[in-house]
Amino acid sequence: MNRNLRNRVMAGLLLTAALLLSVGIFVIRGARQFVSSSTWVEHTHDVITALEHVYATVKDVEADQRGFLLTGRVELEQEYLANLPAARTAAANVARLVADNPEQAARATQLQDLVEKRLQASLETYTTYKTSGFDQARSMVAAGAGIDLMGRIRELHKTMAAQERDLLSRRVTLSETNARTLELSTVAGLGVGLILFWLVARRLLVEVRERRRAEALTAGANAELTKSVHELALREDHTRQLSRYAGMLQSCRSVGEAIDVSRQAIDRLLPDCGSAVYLIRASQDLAESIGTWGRPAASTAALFPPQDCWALRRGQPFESEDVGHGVRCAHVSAIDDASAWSICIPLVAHGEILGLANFSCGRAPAASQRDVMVAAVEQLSLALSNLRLQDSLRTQSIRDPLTGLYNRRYLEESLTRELARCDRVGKALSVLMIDLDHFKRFNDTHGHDGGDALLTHAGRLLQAHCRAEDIACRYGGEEFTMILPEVDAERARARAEQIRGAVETLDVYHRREKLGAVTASIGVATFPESSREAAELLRRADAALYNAKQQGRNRIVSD
Ligand SMILES: Nc1nc2c(ncn2[C@@H]2O[C@H](COP(=O)(O)OP(=O)(O)OP(=O)(O)O)[C@@H](O)[C@H]2O)c(=O)[nH]1
Repeated sequence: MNRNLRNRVMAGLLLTAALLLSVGIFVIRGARQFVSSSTWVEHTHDVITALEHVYATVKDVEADQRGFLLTGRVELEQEYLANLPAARTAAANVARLVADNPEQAARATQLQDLVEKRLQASLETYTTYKTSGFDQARSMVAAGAGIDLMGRIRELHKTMAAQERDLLSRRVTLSETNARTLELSTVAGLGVGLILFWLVARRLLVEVRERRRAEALTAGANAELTKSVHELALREDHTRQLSRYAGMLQSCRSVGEAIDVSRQAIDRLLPDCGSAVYLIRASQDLAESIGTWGRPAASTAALFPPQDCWALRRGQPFESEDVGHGVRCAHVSAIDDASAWSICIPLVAHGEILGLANFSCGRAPAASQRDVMVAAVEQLSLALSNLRLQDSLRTQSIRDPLTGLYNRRYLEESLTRELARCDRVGKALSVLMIDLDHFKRFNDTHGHDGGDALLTHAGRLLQAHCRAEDIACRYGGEEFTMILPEVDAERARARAEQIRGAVETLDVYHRREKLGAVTASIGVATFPESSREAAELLRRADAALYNAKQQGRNRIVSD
């Protein structure tokens, strides 16, 4: 709760408390006033009753006396004598009750006086009756002194009673007014108090609601933050793994190695997805799978024309939200009609599309995982491109560009290696030194290009006559060498004969003009008979070739 609001709530509570306190005090005071006014009303009633009692008692005294005088009954006499002090007491009681009211007090004194006089007059009559008899007593009554006194008592009684009734009326009104005021102020005070309390409570409820909302927002923000931190940690881990992957890829020496490294790295980075990597063949007609791993949620063909893939067609990633029902590449299909997410990402390096990578998962992965896919494919593209470049450079360094055969440097490296291997396994190795006969004439007749065309055809012919383990090389100019591992002298001569015969049948055209008949002379040397040394073996084969030339060409001479 902020400070301002806390102050306002405190002020509201204090005000409510003060108001309720005031209402309480007011109610107590009002109640006291009400009790007081009620007491006064009661008092007035008492006064009126006492006045009535005085008048009634005096009347009783008068009646009893008259009854006694007329009948002489003893019980009336006793009643009369008993009522005399009662009348005095009643008059004294009135005087006591109205002592607080000077006006009425004066009247009460007067009333007491009159009562006393009336009682004295009555007693005189009684005494006369007792001493002088009825007639004397009757004469005294007839004189009218008692009647006169009684009239004055009645008048005074009336005045006092009227005064008391007036007081009673005013006191009742005051009491009612007090009661109403008390009621109204209690209701108003409680009402205002309740309103104030409601306002404060409402403000507090709003504050509690706002606090709860703020807490919920804070909790949400915390959850977001935790998620972000988690994602950040995940991304960091991905970056670290990708960096390690990139480093490993750079050290790969073959596509196979690169695929093995990718299998390990991508399996760890994308444990819930399946992956497949394709390379487009040199002929550009087919994309061929070179590695699959993980747990694919969709199947993808091992071999397919590049146009079957949207990513290859468009040169950018293509995503299929639902392989079973949405738009998808033709080479991707659902497994058992299960829904699956799939993406094809082209392997692009230096502006060239090398192939593609396909990833499939049960459901669309998080953005961070897609980033991993794209980054991994980028690294793999670069690695494959570098390997291809290395391969091309290596090929250039060991191949003769005109004939496509291995060059002399590669020949010398290979011969040494193959000789050692054949020596190890106790096998023979033969070398054929092949030279086209009168090659100069082709150059002279058809130009250097014509000579080149013939060299190219000769190269293809030799390549066609190679087994997997044979190595065909251009030794220099129009001279070729074939290394035949595990081939003895006799079989080498037979192979040489095949080649010589094939050269004879060569039909080479240059600029639509047929080149003349082509023949070749071949010298054969065999390990270990001719030599155990590579250089010596070559020299012996070359010497045999020289002999073949000397003997008339288009023939074979073995060392
Ligand atoms: N077109 C072309 N000619 C080449 C190439 N290298 C060497 N030559 C030529 O090949 C010819 C070799 O001629 P020679 O050594 O006299 O041998 P030849 O004419 O084949 O005669 P013999 O070997 O004795 O049968 C030369 O004229 C070279 O200029 C090449 O790469 N292309």
